[in-house]
Amino acid sequence: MADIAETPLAKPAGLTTDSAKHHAGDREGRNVFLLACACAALAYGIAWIFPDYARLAFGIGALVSVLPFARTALGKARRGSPFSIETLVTIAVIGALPINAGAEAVVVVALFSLGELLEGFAAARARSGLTALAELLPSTAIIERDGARVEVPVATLGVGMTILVAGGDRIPADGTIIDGRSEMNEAAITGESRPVAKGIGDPVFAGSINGDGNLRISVTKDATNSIVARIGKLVEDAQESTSPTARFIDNFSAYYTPAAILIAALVALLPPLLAGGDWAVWLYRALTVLLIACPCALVLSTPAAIATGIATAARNGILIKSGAALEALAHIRIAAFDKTGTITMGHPVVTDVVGDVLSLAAALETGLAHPVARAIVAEAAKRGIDVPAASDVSIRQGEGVEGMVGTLRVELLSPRATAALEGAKAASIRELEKDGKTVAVLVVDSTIRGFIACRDEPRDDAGPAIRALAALGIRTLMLSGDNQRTASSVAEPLGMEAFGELMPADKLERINQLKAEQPILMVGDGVNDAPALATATLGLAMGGGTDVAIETADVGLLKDRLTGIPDAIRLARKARRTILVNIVIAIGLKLVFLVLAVFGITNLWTAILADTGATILVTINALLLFWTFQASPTAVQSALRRA
Ligand SMILES: Nc1ncnc2c1ncn2[C@@H]1O[C@H](COP(=O)(O)OP(=O)(O)OP(=O)(O)O)[C@@H](O)[C@H]1O
Ligand SMILES: [Zn+2]
Repeated sequence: MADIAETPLAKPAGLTTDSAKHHAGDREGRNVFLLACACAALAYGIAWIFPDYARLAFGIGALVSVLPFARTALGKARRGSPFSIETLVTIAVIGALPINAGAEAVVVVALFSLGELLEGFAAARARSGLTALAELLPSTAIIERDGARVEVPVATLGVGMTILVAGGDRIPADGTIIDGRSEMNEAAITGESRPVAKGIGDPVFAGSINGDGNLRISVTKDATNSIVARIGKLVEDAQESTSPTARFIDNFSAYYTPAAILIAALVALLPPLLAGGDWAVWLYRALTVLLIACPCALVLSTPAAIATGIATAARNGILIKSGAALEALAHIRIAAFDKTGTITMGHPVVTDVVGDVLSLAAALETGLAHPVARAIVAEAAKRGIDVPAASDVSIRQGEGVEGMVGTLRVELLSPRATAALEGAKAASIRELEKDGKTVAVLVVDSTIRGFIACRDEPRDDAGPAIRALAALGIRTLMLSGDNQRTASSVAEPLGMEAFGELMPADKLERINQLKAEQPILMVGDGVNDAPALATATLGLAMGGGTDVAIETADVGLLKDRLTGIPDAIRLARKARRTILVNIVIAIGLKLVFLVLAVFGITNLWTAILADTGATILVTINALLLFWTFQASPTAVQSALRRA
């Protein structure tokens, strides 16, 4: 760990401090445990050799070993939580002395500190899904200075510096390749281990593994802003965020613990006062009740599952931004998708040109970002057509473009927006649209000159993803600005409903309508559909490790693969089941032992074992999520499986 201390910025800052914190906690927990064991051993030894001093030895042993917990209890009480488990243990140990239960008290403290130690270890495990990610980052980079190669700490790298990465090494910083080509394993960021080919001009990300090529890279982000560092920070914040269930349980514990103390007091007082019970017997039972009453398993039940769920998701390339988003994801009943770039590739290709329209159309579309515009400009270039310059070009939102080419007034519009479109032309356009093509009609000085059709193919993974969502009982639908016929012919073969001809405001209205019925997830590329993502119950941005997937939306997919959506929902549902099971374990075990304690069947040892046991059980149950979750196979994997 020494190298972290020397170059604190070399690794994602949050992760470093977090693991450092846990290590300090581990060490302290271990010391407290060793002290408790030593006290117990000494007390039992003295009691065995000098039976007359047994009571004194156990009493002193118990008091000394409980001291660290008493101190913690005091600290917590000062910070406003007087009913901590440490308080309960301290009261129980002190209370045990007058009733001659010191021998048990020393063992209780030893068991309790062992439990704390194990629990700290398990909790760290649950959170550390991503520390592995931090360890992937090299702490130094090679730069060229005055013609010589110099090794410098990654923290000192700045934007614009040039670094050299040899074949097989890890990339130390986000940047752009300026020389060389190679294959990149980006599993650290996207969870996808299939290598990606990269050449000059392509972006590379810190933490990925360089293939065979030697690369010269221009740094584009300093260490703290690299994608991997920001993912680490987001995941950590998400793990610490509360969810509705966690909040409910916190509120519940605020009443539960004082109530438990009250019950313990009644157990100690009422039977002796009202029924002439033995004071020592009932005080002992009350102390047992007190230990059993500790709510720590319950308090941990939800956060442990959420932290594990979020870490598991991150390992599979799914970035879930908060505990609340994880819980909401489990309740989603409808998934709505944007069409272009989400269900389709986002790169339409011209398929039909009717009439001499390409050069005028390309004139209007030159420089526009709309996928249809790019398709038309690319087609004109491919055919070597001269494209004249256009002036006064303006976009007609959701309809097309218009402008002047020379002295001609030219419009390029969707059929729906085109006036006086009828007869044979209208019929052949309808046919093209039924093939899933988008048609743009060229109008010159109010006369229809002809039209261009282009087609945007569905992504390979759209079919598997939609089928997987249907299998989860989720209604899928596509929202599109395109013609209804075009939208339907893309969506229906995939098994989705299609809503076409939606202007941006219509999309929001439709989402609001659907949201009123059932929780809805909106899936988009995050670029021009941010309002839709924000309007839905939950927004999910595709984006494959880009800033967009990381910054926008409640959930981001780092792997640009639609099957990540059913994976995310499956994981969220599993996490919710884990939470429920944890709550049942935590409350169930306590109830059983509470009854046993009142009837005097358990003792202080089993009480503390039950408490620590429940805490460890909940944590292990949460970790099962991490160990057992399987993301859906990649296209390559399923092809291999079929073969
Ligand atoms: N630059 C353009 N050139 C030609 N047609 C266009 C242009 N811009 C918009 N259109 C037409 O208007 C329709 C709606 O456009 P809009 O941008 O609102 O939706 P979209 O983003 O293409 O569709 P989706 O919602 O499916 O992604 C398009 O389907 C197309 O027919
Ligand atoms: Zn406890």
